[in-house]
Amino acid sequence: MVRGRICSLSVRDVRFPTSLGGHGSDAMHTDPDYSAAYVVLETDAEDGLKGYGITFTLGKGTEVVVCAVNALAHHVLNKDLGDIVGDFRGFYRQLTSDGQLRWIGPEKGVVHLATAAILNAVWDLWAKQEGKDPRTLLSCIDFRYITDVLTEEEAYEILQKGQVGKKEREGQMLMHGYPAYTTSCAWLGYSDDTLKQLCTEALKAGWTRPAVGSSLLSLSCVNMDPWTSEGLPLDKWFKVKVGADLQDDVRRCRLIRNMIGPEKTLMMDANQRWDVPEAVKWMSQLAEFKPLWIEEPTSPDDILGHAAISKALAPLGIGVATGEQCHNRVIFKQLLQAKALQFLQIDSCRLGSVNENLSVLLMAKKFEIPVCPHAGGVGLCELVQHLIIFDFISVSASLQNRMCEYVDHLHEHFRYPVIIKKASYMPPKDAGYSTEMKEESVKKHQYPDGEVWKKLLAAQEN
Ligand SMILES: C[C@H](O)[C@@H](O)CC(=O)C(=O)O
Ligand SMILES: [Mg+2]
Repeated sequence: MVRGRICSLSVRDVRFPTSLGGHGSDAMHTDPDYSAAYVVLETDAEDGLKGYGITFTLGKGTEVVVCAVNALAHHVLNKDLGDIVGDFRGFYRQLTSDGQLRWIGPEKGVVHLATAAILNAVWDLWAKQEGKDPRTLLSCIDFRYITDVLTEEEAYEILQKGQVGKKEREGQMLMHGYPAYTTSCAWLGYSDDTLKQLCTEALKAGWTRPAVGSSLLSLSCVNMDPWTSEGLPLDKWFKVKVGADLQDDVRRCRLIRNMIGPEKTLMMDANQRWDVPEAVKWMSQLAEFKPLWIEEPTSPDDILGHAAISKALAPLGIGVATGEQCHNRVIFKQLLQAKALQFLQIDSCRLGSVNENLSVLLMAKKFEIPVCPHAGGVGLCELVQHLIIFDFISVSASLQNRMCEYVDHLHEHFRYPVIIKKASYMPPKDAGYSTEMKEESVKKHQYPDGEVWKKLLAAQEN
């Protein structure tokens, strides 16, 4: 039973000074402070349950997202949760189609990040109250703009097919978890020594995954089982940041490749640094290190550019991955239609929450493109684990060429942090969307008045 009327929405600007250690840095975002606009919804129900939602930001500008959340708040306040989720598609559309606010979107940029934060909080609250069946899930999706590739009936058929073997897959997840890869060793701002040290530690800690070969062609015909009969993963997967300086990239990729060995899987991430011809040329020079994919080689808006890069790099066995800055389901639709990506990276805080991510998971299934979510940021691992485990159990029913990103930062600030075992995400056991932060962490890191920022800002002034 869904209960309660939303009687309060608060939003706070929470920032972690990760730039001080170079954590999270890449060729375009050289000094990110992993941050979040953090929304808390309260209801008048006696259960006292609250909904927590975040959207991820890099520091400056979080105050703008906070403003956008406040601008959208009137759509949520004084609404019955039952009315919201009873017509979730309509409610999603109400937020994304606000007659005035949509002018500063629509369904993209700050206003869409704010939508994600609010809706993530709604999902957290709803998930704590009750379970969902396929028809209910579909009723949350706004199919507007995507019915040319996926209708509600087709989506229903996918979910119905996903019922077959669901129990076994649930068991598999509970036993082994969902395969993960790590980006934490090789942020661009790390020195070679740090990179070596973190890579050594990660190898020791068992960041292991099955060998899948180094070429896309071989990938597409290998039906791999990611674990040995003892339930141990087999291969090692690492992602390295590239794109700022070719000679640096060659040196760093050589270093990592030598450490992980020739058979293991390496991914590269350029974070939109290049023009299309530059991407092809640069990656041709890094091809000797056998990357499985190049991530965000160019502007996230350039669908045909991604298609051209995909075509040019296919003979080198390098795929294209993208999605972490993909505005919405429409761009994903076109990336899929244009064969512009071989690995699709959903992001739980950039798209319009679970509602829009569901539509993208279903489109990816239709196009048979593996989903490998983005999770480099604060709280993204906590959220996206729910989406990708759902994808495996109910949509894709496959682990082939799939893994979910993991970064080893800031989990200690969450009340229900992810649990990683043997390089796999173990299914979350607590009800909700794992979005609640520890109140003491929020207070300390609130910008600019939290203890951490007071000290840092005072030091900057001196
Ligand atoms: C700025 C972020 O850390 C970004 O580099 C994350 C990313 O691209 C990834 O995790 O992938
Ligand atoms: Mg990336």
